[in-house]
Amino acid sequence: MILDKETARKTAELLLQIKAIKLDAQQGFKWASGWNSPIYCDNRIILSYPPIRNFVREHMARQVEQLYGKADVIAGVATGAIGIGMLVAEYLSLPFAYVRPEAKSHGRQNQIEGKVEEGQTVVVIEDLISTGNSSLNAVKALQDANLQIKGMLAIFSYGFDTADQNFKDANIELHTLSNYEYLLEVALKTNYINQTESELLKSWRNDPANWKK
Ligand SMILES: O=P(O)(O)OC[C@H]1O[C@H](OP(=O)(O)OP(=O)(O)O)[C@H](O)[C@@H]1O
Ligand SMILES: O=C(O)c1cc(=O)[nH]c(=O)[nH]1
Repeated sequence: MILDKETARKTAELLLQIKAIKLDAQQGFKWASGWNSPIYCDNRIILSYPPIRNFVREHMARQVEQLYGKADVIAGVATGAIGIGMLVAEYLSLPFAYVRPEAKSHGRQNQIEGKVEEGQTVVVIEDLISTGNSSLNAVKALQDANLQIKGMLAIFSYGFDTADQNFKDANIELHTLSNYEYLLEVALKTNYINQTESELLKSWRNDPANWKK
């Protein structure tokens, strides 16, 4: 869900400005889910641009406060949301932890890194939602550690029905700064994409699991 339309438009504009949005309709990109896609949103690039990362940090932190008040801990989903999650935690003067996709096989064999205690409330920060599986895998690890999830905030979501259903089934509230609709709207308006590309990106989204299969 989008909390603020202006932030959604501005975030899309900034992602396009730093060329975090990559298009390749020929070869495509392989996603974490195994799906192929003509588009890739590389939010990791945000960290390399101080003004953009400040915008994202401030708007995410403000939305966390607006939605959930003060949580005990901010947790980032590794690796994409370690940096941005830490910036949000710093802005809010809150403890930070991050969650690996799986427990380490050596060392302390942790999946959750950082200090957390049973019963603490957590807001989870994610960089990007496609199917939602990575995010919800992190949520499960936190819940297994007896932490209470207040909700999740991500920078961007493609807004797939699959993801909506996955979050609903897990009973986890999801908000994002921006999403695919705003991205396409701004990309077309600023000539980042042309009408043909816009049509392709719209039709791809109707059946993303089967593109170039
Ligand atoms: O919603 P999903 O279908 O799970 O896909 C989204 C996930 O994919 C990316 O992570 P990736 O696995 O590429 O690893 P990284 O964060 O370490 O770059 C991204 O950071 C999300 O965590
Ligand atoms: O699903 C993914 O793996 C994925 C998609 C995308 O656009 N960006 C990203 O970082 N991961």
